[in-house]
Amino acid sequence: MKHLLTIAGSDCSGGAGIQADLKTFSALGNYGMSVITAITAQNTLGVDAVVEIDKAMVKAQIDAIFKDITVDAVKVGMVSNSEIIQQITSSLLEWKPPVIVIDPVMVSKSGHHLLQPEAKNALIKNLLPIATIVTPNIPEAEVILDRKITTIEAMERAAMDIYRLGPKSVLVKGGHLSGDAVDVFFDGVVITKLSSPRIQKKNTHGTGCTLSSAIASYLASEEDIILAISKAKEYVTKAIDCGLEIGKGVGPLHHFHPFVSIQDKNSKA
Ligand SMILES: Nc1ncnc2c1ncn2[C@@H]1O[C@H](COP(=O)(O)OP(=O)(O)OP(=O)(O)O)[C@@H](O)[C@H]1O
Ligand SMILES: Cc1ncc(CO)c(N)n1
Repeated sequence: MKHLLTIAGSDCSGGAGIQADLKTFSALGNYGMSVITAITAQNTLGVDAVVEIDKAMVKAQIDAIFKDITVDAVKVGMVSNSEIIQQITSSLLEWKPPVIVIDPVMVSKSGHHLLQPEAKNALIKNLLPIATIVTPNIPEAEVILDRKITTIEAMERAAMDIYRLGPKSVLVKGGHLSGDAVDVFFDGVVITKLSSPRIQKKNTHGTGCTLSSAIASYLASEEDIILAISKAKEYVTKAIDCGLEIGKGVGPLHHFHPFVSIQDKNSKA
């Protein structure tokens, strides 16, 4: 069992953020821990309110964990503002976890800002260079590079250009295009495309959080990064396929234990 830490925002409705991350860690057989950067009041319809946590409290949470417990991998999600970004960066540089997955969360599916627009440069300058892998979706890659991305070829160019900003590797996620769900990975040498059939289901709240947490989980024990991403994509695909009809809007994914078959889960849902 590996020890996984998520540094992210809380989603009280349980579909995204810290809650999705902890569910993913557990489903994949790991011990999950959390550092909360912001509390959001949100549900399947959208985000109603956000309160950011003071950077001193973010530091205190990180220190409390690292001075006591071994951390095998960290996933960073919603970071809200540049003070929190600077704190997370200096804390992770101090404690040096072996794996850092950065999910550069910017805007919720419903269109609410989860990163203050003026914090974009702090994210690029501070957090991207310490990432083992950074996992932008297409709108996030567009903001980072300040240009439109509408094709898989453009995703490939984006992965290469984001790599130049300092992370060890980049996964540009294709959930926002149409056709098969194709993600593009670049490790500084080779482009690898990971494709899965697009599942025509509406309950996809938390896909990005789930994928990055699953990547962190697999990277904690798997050295082959492409294998880790492939397994994580397989996990998120199954979790979308089992998405739950909870709430009045875009429902959450279902985090199943890998030893329980999807059919069993569907019959229980
Ligand atoms: N309908 C779908 N069917 C299959 N795979 C999907 C679908 N939608 C997204 N994915 C996959 O889910 C993963 C997350 O990608 P996505 O682009 O949705 O992330 P995201 O936009 O960051 O998520 P979020 O909206 O939760 O922030 C990727 O591997 C993507 O290919
Ligand atoms: C707290 C939180 N993190 C990430 C997302 C993903 O968009 C969300 N909706 N809420």
